[in-house]
Amino acid sequence: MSRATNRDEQRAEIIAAARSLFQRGLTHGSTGNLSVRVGEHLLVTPTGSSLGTVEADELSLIDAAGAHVSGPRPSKEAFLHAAMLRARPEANAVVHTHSTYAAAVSCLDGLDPEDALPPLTAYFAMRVGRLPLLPYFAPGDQVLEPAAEEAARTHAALLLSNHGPIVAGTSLGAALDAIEELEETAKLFLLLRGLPTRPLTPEQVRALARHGK
Ligand SMILES: O=C(CO)COP(=O)(O)O
Ligand SMILES: [Zn+2]
Repeated sequence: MSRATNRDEQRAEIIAAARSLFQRGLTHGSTGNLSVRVGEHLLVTPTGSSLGTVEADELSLIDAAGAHVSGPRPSKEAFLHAAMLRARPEANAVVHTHSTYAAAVSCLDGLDPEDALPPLTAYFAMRVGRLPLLPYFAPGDQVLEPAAEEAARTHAALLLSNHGPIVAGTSLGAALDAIEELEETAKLFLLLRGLPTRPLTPEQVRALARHGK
């Protein structure tokens, strides 16, 4: 497959994912951003765009360090996408949303910064795993870069305080799957607040990993 065709397909894949997230209310307004690895570069949604209307020829190209290469000005979170992909060589895509329930959890006081959500269900343990909470910085503040890169070495999903989740996956489909699981688990967590709850035990979580789930 020629490089041009490949990039066309990846552009189409980003737009399909963007529409899917927007149409289902998983991100709103001009929030959220997506990226896919293309060789040494990343295709990323442009800053200020709505995932409901951004078009394939409006995507930006950045390098592995997060520097703008071509196209419109990239997402202000492009540096986070680049940091996650540097930290996770097996990953090929990153998704960031302001999905309501995950954003709500990111505003709670007293969360465990090493694990913001308990493993309530097997699918959360399988698709997301441990979820570190990163400290609050204004959107686009690159001060977050070293902490994000460090946390991403051992975690595919991060929760940005008072903001929302960012998730890397081996494919865009896998990253979407994981961020949707994260959102649903955040919803369960809030539904269950104040009720006696029994998350999976560490042994149950280990057994899922042992069976490659
Ligand atoms: O989610 C966002 C900021 O955190 C949206 O920013 P961009 O429009 O620059 O992608
Ligand atoms: Zn954001």
